Amino acid sequence: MTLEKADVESILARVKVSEGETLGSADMIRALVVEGGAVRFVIEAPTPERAKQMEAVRADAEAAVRAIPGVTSVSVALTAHGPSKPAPSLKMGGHMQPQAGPMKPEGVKAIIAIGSGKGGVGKSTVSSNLAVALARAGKKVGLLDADIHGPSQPRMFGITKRPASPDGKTIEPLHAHGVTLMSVGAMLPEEKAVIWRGPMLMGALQQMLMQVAWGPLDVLLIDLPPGTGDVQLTLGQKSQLAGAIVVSTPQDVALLDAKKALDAFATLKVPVLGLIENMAVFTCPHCGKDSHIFGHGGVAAEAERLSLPLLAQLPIDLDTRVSGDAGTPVALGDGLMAEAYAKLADRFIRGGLV
Ligand SMILES: Nc1ncnc2c1ncn2[C@@H]1O[C@H](COP(=O)(O)OP(=O)(O)OP(=O)(O)O)[C@@H](O)[C@H]1O
Repeated sequence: MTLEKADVESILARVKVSEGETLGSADMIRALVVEGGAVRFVIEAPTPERAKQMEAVRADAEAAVRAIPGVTSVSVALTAHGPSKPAPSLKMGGHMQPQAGPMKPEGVKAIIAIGSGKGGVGKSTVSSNLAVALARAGKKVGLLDADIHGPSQPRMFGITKRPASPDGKTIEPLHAHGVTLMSVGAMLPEEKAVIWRGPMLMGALQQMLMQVAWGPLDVLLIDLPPGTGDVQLTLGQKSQLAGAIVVSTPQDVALLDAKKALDAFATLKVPVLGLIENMAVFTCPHCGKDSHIFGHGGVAAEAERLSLPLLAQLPIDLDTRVSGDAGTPVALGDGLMAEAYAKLADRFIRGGLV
């Protein structure tokens, strides 16, 4: 019998939260994914305080789903959103304000940028999963989605809320899956393309770094736009970056662009901490045969040529794509990809970078 999402939904909806209130009636289930026998979902409490009291509900929900015939694994994340807030009255963009010293938010120990030469190679996917894996390893992690032209982190973290700016000066960041998050995408309607360039963009970036109440962080990851444009230039010149990571697929054209990104970081004197090869191999779920859809070995060879570490080789993985789209990064779970990201996070921690 195939496991149907609707069946799981209706069982979850009946799990009791408090007297007269269920997960269904309180509308707390988010990002439910059913794949074969694997079930993943998020319980979203209305406030962080409420979430702290809901561990028993989380356990009940997990047990209820596990008891459904055909279920082989269950992964539940308990998160909270703050009280709903009005849209920020903050004006975004504009010329940078004079600033003493490089841009580095107070209380943030290190800033690491994640870039790519070409779009669509999985830079945002890697950023979100690395952030989640570092948070799972006990680090205080922030993620700034600086991909102004195609912000995707709100979707990858399942966030639809907008950040608040009660005083019109500081911006309160969002929180999901243990990560403190800020994105220009969260400040604008999703379908609105941002066509900022030059000064507007620099002003917006300065606001994102310096006006967001990031709080104390071990690391702030910055998901850069692809290529080598204004954002890279501003960040490289004006902020204090501990280093950058470059994500590429093994495909020649992506690699060529990755080389340009590496050159740009070298010019800006931003140390490159290593390369990540994404979509390295596809293992057929039916016959187990490996296919190198985007080529083979190119990123490893480039890393060797430049004497840079190859930090990870991540396969093409359906779960990674589906989880990203569902707002629950695959690193939250307990499969092979979650392990791969945990290993990547561990490399950063052992290397003393985070
Ligand atoms: N290892 C992977 N296996 C399968 N799908 C992946 C993998 N990495 C990324 N994807 C998928 O590829 C698509 C592009 O990924 P993503 O948005 O992370 O790329 P990007 O480099 O940040 O793109 P952009 O430049 O547009 O921001 C997404 O649908 C994502 O889910």
